[in-house]
Amino acid sequence: MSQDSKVEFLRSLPKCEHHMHVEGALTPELLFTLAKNNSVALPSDDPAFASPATLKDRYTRFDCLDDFLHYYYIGMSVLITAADFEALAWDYFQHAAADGVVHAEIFFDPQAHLGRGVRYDTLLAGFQAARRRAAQELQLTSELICCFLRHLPAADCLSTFELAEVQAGFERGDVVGIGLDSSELDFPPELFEELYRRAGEKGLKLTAHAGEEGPSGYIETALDRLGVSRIDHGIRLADDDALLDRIVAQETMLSVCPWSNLLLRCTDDIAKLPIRKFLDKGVRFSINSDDPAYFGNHYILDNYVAVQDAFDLSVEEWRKICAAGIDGSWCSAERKTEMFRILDAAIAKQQAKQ
Ligand SMILES: Nc1ncnc2[nH]cnc12
Ligand SMILES: [Zn+2]
Repeated sequence: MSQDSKVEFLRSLPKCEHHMHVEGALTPELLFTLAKNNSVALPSDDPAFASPATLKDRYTRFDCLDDFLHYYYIGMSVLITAADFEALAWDYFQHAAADGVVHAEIFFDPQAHLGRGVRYDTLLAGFQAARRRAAQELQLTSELICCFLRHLPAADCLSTFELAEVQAGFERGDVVGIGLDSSELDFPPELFEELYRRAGEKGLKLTAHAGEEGPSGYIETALDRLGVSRIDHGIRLADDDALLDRIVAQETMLSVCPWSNLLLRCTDDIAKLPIRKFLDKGVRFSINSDDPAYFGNHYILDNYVAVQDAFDLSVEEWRKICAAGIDGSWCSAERKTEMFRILDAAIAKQQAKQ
């Protein structure tokens, strides 16, 4: 297959994105524009903030998750109004639609905004406007996943959960589930048991980052103590065959992010990620962009292409990956049926060419 026809085939696949932090879609250009519009001062003691170009250059040299998170939290400090959040999400949805995304479940980090005086209902209003527009103009359906920052005390996460409930009740259905992100290593899942119990009681879906930099044991405790039905990243699952068998039996889906893993030094080569092992053993996973504006502007299609370049997958294997993504999505059965129809048409078209 030529490079062009490979990209064309991968673009044609109906993709579900399950792991994309909307604040991670903030490009250096939009960051500088919003900083100016909102009179937000950027750090003057860090030469990376001299211009969008110097910032972009700094983003190529992250040495670990925490190094990235430092820039990620400074970056999002320019987001103030509902229109800012709408512009951010709309920018992502346009990229996603161009890459063949048909359904996106996007993370947002309320604690990082509330601490700066931005109200929860302000950011939600911006996201909802962008979601409506994406559904109407791009035929792209979406859900929101409210993420909690694990480097903050569990009590702060609980009070944020309660505040979100007051400002925009979960029963309204604006938010489909909760997640857990930020620094992983010193913050094991069990610290957040109470938060997950409360969210589960409200009928919210549950997921958590686990096994990105942290050990496979964090994946196990996210399952056992938090009751998650999905694992974000989860690449360290490859270190524990018994746990891997359990994940296969339970049909837990992982949301894998190849370019993120490479640029945050969780692997030194995308070809060393356990994609082949996961496929051969029957682990369900989707392929995602994580924080595309921070990771070389690699949106979801770039991640699909990187996996194809590294593992030379067959058309049938791509069908399996996309089908797992559709099955694992938190959307209606009707929407899944529509997405399977698009998938089958894309696969049949590719098979007819071969
Ligand atoms: N890859 C990642 N891991 C943990 N927290 C994050 N927040 C944004 N991206 C993240
Ligand atoms: Zn993430």
